[in-house]
Amino acid sequence: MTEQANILRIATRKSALALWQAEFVKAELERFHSDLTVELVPMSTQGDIILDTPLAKIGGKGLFVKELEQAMLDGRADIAVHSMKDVPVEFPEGLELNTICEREDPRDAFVSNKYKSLDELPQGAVVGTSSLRRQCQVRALRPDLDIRDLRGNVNTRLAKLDNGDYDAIILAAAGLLRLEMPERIADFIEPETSLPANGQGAVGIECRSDDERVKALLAPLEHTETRIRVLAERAMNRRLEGGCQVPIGAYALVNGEQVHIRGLVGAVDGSEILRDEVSGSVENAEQLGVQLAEQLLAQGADKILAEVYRDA
Ligand SMILES: NCc1[nH]cc(CCC(=O)O)c1CC(=O)O
Repeated sequence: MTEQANILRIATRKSALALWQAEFVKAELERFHSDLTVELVPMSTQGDIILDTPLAKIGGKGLFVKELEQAMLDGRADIAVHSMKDVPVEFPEGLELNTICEREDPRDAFVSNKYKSLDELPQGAVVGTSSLRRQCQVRALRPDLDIRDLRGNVNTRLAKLDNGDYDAIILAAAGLLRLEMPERIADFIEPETSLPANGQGAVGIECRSDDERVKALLAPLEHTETRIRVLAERAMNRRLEGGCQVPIGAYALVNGEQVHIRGLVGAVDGSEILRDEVSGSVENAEQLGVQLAEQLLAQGADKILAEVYRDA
């Protein structure tokens, strides 16, 4: 074997969470393949650079992944490690989503220095979130709250909370758990209250479609149950033609040979929320996701989403 064959390069964003996830994949790869050297190639993406505009207004899918994908296509890197939540449903020619690793806690987290839960917040309290999905669900539950946009990586968002700009913020629990800040989580928000985004809490690995060497190296990192859940959730999103910045929630659970998927599409102001669910065999996980999307469309999801895109 040549020396080069034993090196694998990971393209990654530079945020603390992205670097944690890349380091995690590096450690896993080196654990399974003792003769392999894994190197990180950190880079900035458009999503990291444009920080002053609400994500929903920048538009364009894959804001956080394009630069990483170009690096793989150019051969500057072999794989990219993503939060599945941020990965667009389609892939560029020559690249594929190869591996889905075991899921961390998929729930949203309530974070506050003053209050213990959403229920405890006083009337008019200021709540920060950048996600339309969280916004619409929190608004539906607590129309009295003052919900404001919150951008930046996990540490930036926490700094804005500590600075007193917000009474509480909502983040993915997975990010706080990975960055070893469990004490920051005042309350886990159950999926009944805030249905998570498709893929939330799962890490995915993208590589070149024709790279058999890399695919063989990645094989032991695959987690079958997480794959079934995340593919079902993504299939629902794909059928709704929703990117990651839409008021759509999708959450699947596997129980033995059965998969159960819950879906939600909401108006940003929380005035209308459509919910539905489907169950069936894990073998049909993706078709079930599509079926769930069609049930939501039949309820009028297309009209709600058309309004979201018009206002963005
Ligand atoms: N949209 C940014 C993003 N992408 C993934 C996570 C958290 C970790 C995960 O879902 O795997 C976050 C932060 C957040 O939503 O609070």
